[in-house]
Amino acid sequence: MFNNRELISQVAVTAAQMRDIEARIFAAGIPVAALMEKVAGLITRRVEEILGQGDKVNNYSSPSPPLPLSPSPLRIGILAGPGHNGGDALVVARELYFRGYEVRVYCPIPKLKELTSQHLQYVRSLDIACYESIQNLQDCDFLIDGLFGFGLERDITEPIAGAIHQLNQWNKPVISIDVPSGLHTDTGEILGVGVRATYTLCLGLWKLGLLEDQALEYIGEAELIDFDIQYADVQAVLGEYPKVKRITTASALSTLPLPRQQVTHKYKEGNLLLVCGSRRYAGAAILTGLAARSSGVGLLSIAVPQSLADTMISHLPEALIIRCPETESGAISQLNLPANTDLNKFDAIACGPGITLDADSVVREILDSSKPLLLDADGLNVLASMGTLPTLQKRQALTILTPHAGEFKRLFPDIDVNQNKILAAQEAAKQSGAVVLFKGSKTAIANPQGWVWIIPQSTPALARGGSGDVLTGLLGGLIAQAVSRNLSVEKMVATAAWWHGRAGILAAQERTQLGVDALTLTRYLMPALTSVNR
Ligand SMILES: NC(=O)C1=CN([C@@H]2O[C@H](COP(=O)(O)OP(=O)(O)OC[C@H]3O[C@@H](n4cnc5c(N)ncnc54)[C@H](O)[C@@H]3O)[C@@H](O)[C@H]2O)[C@@H](O)CC1
Ligand SMILES: [K+]
Repeated sequence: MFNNRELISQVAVTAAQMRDIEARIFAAGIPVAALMEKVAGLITRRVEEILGQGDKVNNYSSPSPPLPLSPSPLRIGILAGPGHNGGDALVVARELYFRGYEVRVYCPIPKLKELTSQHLQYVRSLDIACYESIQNLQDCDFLIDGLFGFGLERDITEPIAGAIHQLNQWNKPVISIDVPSGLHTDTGEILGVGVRATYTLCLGLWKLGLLEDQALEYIGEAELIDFDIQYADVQAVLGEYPKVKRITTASALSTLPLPRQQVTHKYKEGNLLLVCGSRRYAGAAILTGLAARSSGVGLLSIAVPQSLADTMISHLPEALIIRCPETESGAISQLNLPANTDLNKFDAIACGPGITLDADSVVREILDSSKPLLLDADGLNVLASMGTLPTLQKRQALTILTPHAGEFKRLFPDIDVNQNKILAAQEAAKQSGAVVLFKGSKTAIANPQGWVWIIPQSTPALARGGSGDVLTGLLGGLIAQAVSRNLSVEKMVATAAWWHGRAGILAAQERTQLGVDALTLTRYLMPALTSVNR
């Protein structure tokens, strides 16, 4: 269904996997030096494009330092380390020099790999200035970081650590080759100190560390430089179906919008029960309902405390609003399903936004159902108080959990969430048998079989009250449709998370990051799909 280049952009690898893939390519016959020339040529081309768009970059809304608008030739500082990341950087130095830029090289380590050493020798022969002190690059307009790539093995020490500190303080635009130097390729952890890049040009295949939240403040704008690795080589190392996948626009749009048969009826298009809201959090129920509506679900029932029912009808006239008895605090005290309806009539249930902890008896009742169940917010907190693992072990049907970091810690106190989010989500899914959507800047979705989907793009605009309610409604609606059509639920969870993120990005582009309140977000769900280039 996807072409090879698209498949390449969907995978993410560790340093060891990248090494194994490269080893296959080299063993097949391409000389190491030839590949370095090719890769560095592609980097040079992209660097020139970036340098040429100073105005555009200066208008970019990220906190990255602006590109200088000084008259050409720009003065470019190249940081070259001892390995092939340094080799790439030195080839780029040479090419930029030939294109008329003023180039200076910082090469602090005397012992270089053979190929890197040869490139340094040639760069020196061209009279390009090479220095052992980073200070000599201070008045450069732009810096290219080729100190370390996926070969970084241990903490960076002096004198390079001090040089990176200096570089970060200059607050100049920096392009990192492959990964920002100092960033652990697999985990995104910083080994001692890390270059804070404006751009990261990741080479060949996405590295897992770039997809971790903790890497975000170092990588700037990250993009893939595709140098034609063959997908068969990736499969030879990662397996036929790689376990960690990035959700790209193409992969999301292969599912969305869900196609409908010409001859169908509402019962075939997903039957969702939402359980949400309380007198204190009426808005959560409205937002969840509006987002579920946007999913295109065939039938939508929403159980709310009776005092909210009329408000809900005014916002969602098409939904069946179920008036439930409520506690003194205004939480749902028990489900009051219509006659002839029980929980097992629904394709999926989504429960949690705004219910408060006082609705715990309802959460317990829903957990007993034999239908796919999504829990969010206080639904998760009730589950945590019951004991996540023993409670979920009793469920026959699929459970989907959508915690943020705080909820995750309560649900899975034995799993360390601070280091590696992808592994944490994988472990939580394995232990609990649930699909776990771990929210964050880079949301990760894991299933119990060890598959992980990562949403690579997001926006801080979504860090706002109510945005999680929107996700729950959208997810609930899509899961109900996936169940009614026998589609993969976990893939649909990942697709929903991509859709939610895309709506946030589009809304932020049109309204700034401050303009993405949760109600606005629900209104961008449809445009998020119709605006993408197919
Ligand atoms: N071989 C090729 O032609 C290709 C190479 N590529 C580049 O090669 C890079 C990987 O090259 P390498 O395997 O040489 O690794 P690196 O260039 O990342 O660095 C490894 C070198 O740094 C040293 N080192 C590791 N940690 C250190 C520390 N904390 N302090 C001081 N020295 C340290 C190692 O002993 C080794 O000499 C990629 O990131 C990429 O930039 C890619 O462009 C793909 C093609
Ligand atoms: K680098």
